[in-house]
This record gives sequence, structure tokens and C-alpha cells, in this order.
Amino acid sequence: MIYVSRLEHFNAAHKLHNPNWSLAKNKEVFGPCANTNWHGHNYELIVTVKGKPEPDTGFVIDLKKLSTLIRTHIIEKVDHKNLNLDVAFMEGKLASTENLIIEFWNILAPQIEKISNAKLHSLKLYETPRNYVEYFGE
Ligand SMILES: Nc1nc2c(c(=O)[nH]1)N=C([C@H](O)[C@H](O)COP(=O)(O)OP(=O)(O)OP(=O)(O)O)CN2
Repeated sequence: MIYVSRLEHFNAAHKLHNPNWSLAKNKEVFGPCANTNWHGHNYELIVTVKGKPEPDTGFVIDLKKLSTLIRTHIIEKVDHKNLNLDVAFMEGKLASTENLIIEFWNILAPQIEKISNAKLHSLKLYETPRNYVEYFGE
């Protein structure tokens, strides 16, 4: 089994805010991340797919096609957007890195299987250079 990865990036604004809590409670739990007027991050997304190289191409997946797929289905929806206000698939969800990566998985996994024999293996999402989450679909 070969694991093939593509790094993409996007910039987005958000705030961590639980609508069931008061502003004071949100600030107590989320600190500056609850700032009422938003804050931004430079996100980095690493998408890893697994499979066997196709005999005709030597590719598990064409990385150009994988990049286009990620950009079409994820990056164009979140880049330079407000994750709390502008992104349909985050509606009603707390804009944490964990919740984002689950939504990304649900979107990408079926799309990757449409264009290749490879399967999505993992996603890694950096919110800051020091904070990241990983997801393996379970
Ligand atoms: N489990 C999670 N914890 C936190 C998340 C998250 O998505 N999941 N998000 C945040 C904030 O949105 C943000 O990432 C924190 O920013 P900050 O503390 O400024 O991160 P830095 O790495 O830049 O901070 P340094 O302390 O300067 O290293 C908080 N928690």
C-alpha cells in the first residue's frame, strides 16, 4: 500500500462561540478565540490517500487531479471566508478545527473514490503552525 499526500492551504476567519452560553461563559472557555469580531488563521490541509500504483501510470492517484478536487470541493468554499457565517457545511456547528476536519472528510472521501481506485487515508489540518488535528474517518 502506498500513501500519497497533497498539501493545500486557505485563510479564514472564525470565532469559537457556543450559542447556548453567555458571552462571559464563551470568553471564559474559549479565551481570545471567542473574540466577538472574529479572528483569522492561515490553515494548512494535508490530504493523504492510499492505494496501489496503477500499471498504466505508476500513480496511486494523479496529484494534479487530487489538488483540483480539494480546491473545488473544499478550498473554494472556505478560502477568505468566515467559517461561522459563510460556509454552508459548518452551519450550526462550532467552528473548531475538529469539526472542520470531520466535514472535510465527509466531503472528500466519496469524491476521491469517484476519480480513482484510491481511498482517503487521513486528513491533517493545521490551524496555527503549532496546533493541528488529524482524522482517519473514525
Ligand atoms: N481542541 C481545540 N482547541 C482549540 C482550538 C481548536 O480548534 N481545537 N482552537 C483554538 C483557537 O481557535 C486557536 O487555534 C488558538 O490560537 P492560539 O492559542 O493563538 O494558537 P497559537 O498556536 O498561535 O498560540 P501560541 O500559544 O502563541 O503558541 C484554541 N483551542
